Amino acid sequence: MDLPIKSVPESAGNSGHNARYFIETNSVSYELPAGNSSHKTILKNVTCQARPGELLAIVGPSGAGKSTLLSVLAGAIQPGNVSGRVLVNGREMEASSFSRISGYVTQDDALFPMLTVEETLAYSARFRLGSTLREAILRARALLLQLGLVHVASSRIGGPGTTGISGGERRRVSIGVELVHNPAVLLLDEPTTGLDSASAHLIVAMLKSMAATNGKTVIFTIHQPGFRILELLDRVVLIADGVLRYQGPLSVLQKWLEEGGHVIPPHVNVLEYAMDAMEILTIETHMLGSCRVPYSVLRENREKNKYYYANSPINEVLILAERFAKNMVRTKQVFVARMIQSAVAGLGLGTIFMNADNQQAKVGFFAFSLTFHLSSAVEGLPIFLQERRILMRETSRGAYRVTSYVIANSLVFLPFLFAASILYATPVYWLIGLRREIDNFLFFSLVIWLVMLMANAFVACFGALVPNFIMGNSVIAGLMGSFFLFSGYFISKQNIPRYWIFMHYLSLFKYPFEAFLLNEFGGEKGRKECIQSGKGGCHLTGEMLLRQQGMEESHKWSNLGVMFGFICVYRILSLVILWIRCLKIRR
Ligand SMILES: Nc1ncnc2c1ncn2[C@@H]1O[C@H](COP(=O)(O)OP(=O)(O)OP(=O)(O)O)[C@@H](O)[C@H]1O
Repeated sequence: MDLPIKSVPESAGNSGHNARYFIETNSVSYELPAGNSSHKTILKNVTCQARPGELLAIVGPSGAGKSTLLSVLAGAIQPGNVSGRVLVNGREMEASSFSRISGYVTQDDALFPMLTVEETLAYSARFRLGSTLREAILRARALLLQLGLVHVASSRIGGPGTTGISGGERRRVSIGVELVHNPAVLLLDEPTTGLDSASAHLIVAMLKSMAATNGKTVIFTIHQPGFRILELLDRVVLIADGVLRYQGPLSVLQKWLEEGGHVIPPHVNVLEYAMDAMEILTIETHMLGSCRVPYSVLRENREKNKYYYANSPINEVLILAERFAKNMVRTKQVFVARMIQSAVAGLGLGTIFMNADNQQAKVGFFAFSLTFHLSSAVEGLPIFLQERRILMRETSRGAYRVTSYVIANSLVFLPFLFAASILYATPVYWLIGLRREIDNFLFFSLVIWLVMLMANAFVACFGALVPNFIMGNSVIAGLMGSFFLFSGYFISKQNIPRYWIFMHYLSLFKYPFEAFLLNEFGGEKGRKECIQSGKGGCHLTGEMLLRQQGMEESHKWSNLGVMFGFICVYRILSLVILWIRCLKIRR
């Protein structure tokens, strides 16, 4: 990643280079979906236009409906509750194809905290442009220059609990991620919020230059622009309480106000004045009829941006796997902590159980071992939720990206959990003195690996389903608890009431537990092993134990088969859930 910055091309995107887009809303109203506690109309008959080559600001007081109007213009709102029309070059907007020629920067930044600024932009380029690593880095470098981010190129993004770049820099990275394919339309929700006036001015000046020099249609929302920002705006859309109050150039607004007898104090800018006086003003909407760009000029650009996939399925999986692995390895709480935990648990449990002369203690060890591994998988939940949030933001191609993600995610966990299982199994197995044969040791390690993968797939599935961490944590903990209860360890299968027996078969605990018992007490030698002895000799042999558990006919490899089946089922379920979530994404 150390290419010379001076070799960067000015622009390397592939979408909408010279394309020009005229976007308009026609009497658009938006009502909150039914069932919402505060059922209300947020936009009321808004008719406005955004034109190519111009910088348009949507302004208005807090809660006026600016972000809602922007998301309507971005095609991000479910059509059910929107009435009126949104047109792109005179045609009804089709959200999925519009997303390919536009970039939409929402208010909250969805970035991986552990990636550097340059990596973030380069991954975005690889996904969107299907470019090689070198091209992607060149594109990232171009954006770093354009966004003034060269000085933080190799800094991590950071986030809650981790240090990183400043808020303004993060906003610029979010803009960069959406600029990577050089979209012809750029929509930004509050790109200057939380920035000092110099940084805010820098961002708006950059947007202005993109509109003016590349003919892009640039629309952004802003609360209270300062004097210097106002000078950069071509037109404003002023809304209050969901109603359009004015649209047009600021010079016209000022003229109207002055002609209406208003005196704007020198320290107050014209927009601030108009916003303050909005309740008492009735400003006629300036409709710009003569300024409309003729559709015939724009039509030629329509066919240019066909639906396409930037990468082949294999490439997409590889890029996602690389990004996921990087993110995970750098998240110390997940990666390093898990490795240390496995090694310490292996050594710790080994030394605790090593002197137990009673074979019964081994059964206790198997049960505890599973409890430990199954319950510790929940540690991965935050990373699944973080991935899901960013994935949903990136996923304009629905099922395609989600499928690649689930495959990539599963692949990354294979070696990671394999290492963790070896770190755990090796010390614990030999310290406790389980069966000395090497194939029994290998089988034990394989069970541990599959237990980790199974628990991981289970958490991935609920990570796709649940709305947030708290809910996820409690659902997973509750289900794991019931899996232990119905495993056959606390209450044998024969004693579980018939109407609860399905839980026994669904228990993630049952199959590895049986596999452990069969590995240790199965076979010729194991069946004769004395597990519990007393005054009258041996009270419990391996064979008796297996019979007690209803396992005389069971085969240890078939238990592994069921565990593999569980892994597949939970992974497929997580895929389906993510697909369904994607259906709700319009752009
Ligand atoms: N999902 C929702 N549930 C309840 N109220 C909502 C929802 N979405 C928007 N609103 C309400 O609609 C109104 C307009 O919201 P919107 O975010 O568009 O305003 P805004 O002008 O962008 O505000 P701000 O400048 O504070 O971000 C607000 O009163 C907001 O509380």
